[in-house]
Amino acid sequence: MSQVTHSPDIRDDRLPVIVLSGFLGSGKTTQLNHWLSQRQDLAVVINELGDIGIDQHLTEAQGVPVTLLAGGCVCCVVQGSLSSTLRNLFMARKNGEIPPFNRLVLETTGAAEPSGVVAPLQQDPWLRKRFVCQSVITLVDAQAGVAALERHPECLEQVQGADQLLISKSDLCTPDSLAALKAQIALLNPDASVLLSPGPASLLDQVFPRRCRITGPLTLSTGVSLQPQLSSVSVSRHQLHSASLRWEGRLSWPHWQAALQQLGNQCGESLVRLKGLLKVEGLDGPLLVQWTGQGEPALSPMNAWPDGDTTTRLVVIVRHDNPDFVHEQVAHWQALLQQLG
Ligand SMILES: Nc1nc2c(ncn2[C@@H]2O[C@H](COP(=O)(O)OP(=O)(O)OP(=O)(O)O)[C@@H](O)[C@H]2O)c(=O)[nH]1
Repeated sequence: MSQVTHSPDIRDDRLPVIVLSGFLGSGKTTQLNHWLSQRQDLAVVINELGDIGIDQHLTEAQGVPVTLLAGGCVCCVVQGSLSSTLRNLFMARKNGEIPPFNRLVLETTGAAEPSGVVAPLQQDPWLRKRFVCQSVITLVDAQAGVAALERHPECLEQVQGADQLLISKSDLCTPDSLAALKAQIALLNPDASVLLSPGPASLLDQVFPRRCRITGPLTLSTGVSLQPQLSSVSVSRHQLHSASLRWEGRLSWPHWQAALQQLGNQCGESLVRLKGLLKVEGLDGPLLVQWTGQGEPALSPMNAWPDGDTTTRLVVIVRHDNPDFVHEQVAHWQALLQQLG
């Protein structure tokens, strides 16, 4: 168990930042919504890998400021944008333009390396005086299980970089595979405590001691050898690629199902995440599609288009050594949609 102290021990008036980490589709937005249903004192910054933001429409924030940072990871590509976003939020709060939040939750992309997210808070002198990273809370997908730790170096970085681990989707796995996952993450990060998601809102108040975390070579208990963390960072930066699609047409629900199946077949094993809002014949609102590369895509109708924009939009993320692969697949797929529509 980690040593835990509570917020009264903070001896300064800096705004605490809670970094909400976890691989693509691991349940970060689901966890965030759980907190938002109980807490009004938050501001939320959502970072998305794709250049079309979907998560801000799925965030059930009422009266809570939500800022989207799309188009890349705050741990590398849009690090500068995080700094300016935090400055803007700080000034808007100070000037009374937004509610006086006293916690900021930063939902990272599923590819982000936690220490790369925390770095700007520590390195930028202006931010360092006003914000402090209070905790890194990482979701671990039990359905994806130990296999995801073997396949995605980002998962390892996120587990290692956590103060608190939350296991999601335990309802979708067997007791044995849950036990194997718990044993594995305990080896990877023995200091972090582990809970099942949704984690309680009291986690937002917990302060964890800053620890120096391992960066050396790792071996999973399954026998799979892993590269040192720095190598895995560079691998991850070059092998997860996203492509976005906007499309004005409308299809029937069965046509969408067939089209999504086709996209899944095209991307094959490389598909890691797909999410979007689809325009469907006979529906007033969009059809929300969520796919984490396992099982069938989850389709759920929404009552209304969240922002009045009724264009179909979709983000596809793959792991592939060819950065053009995902763009080629999405372009090919868009041509198919034109034929169907
Ligand atoms: N059965 C089950 N489904 C879950 C659970 N947590 C999340 N999901 C589903 O998993 C899918 C992805 O969840 P999100 O909360 O969007 O995951 P995310 O980490 O925010 O996804 P990205 O932002 O794309 O990385 C959605 O369809 C959720 O409904 C869980 O504990 N159990």
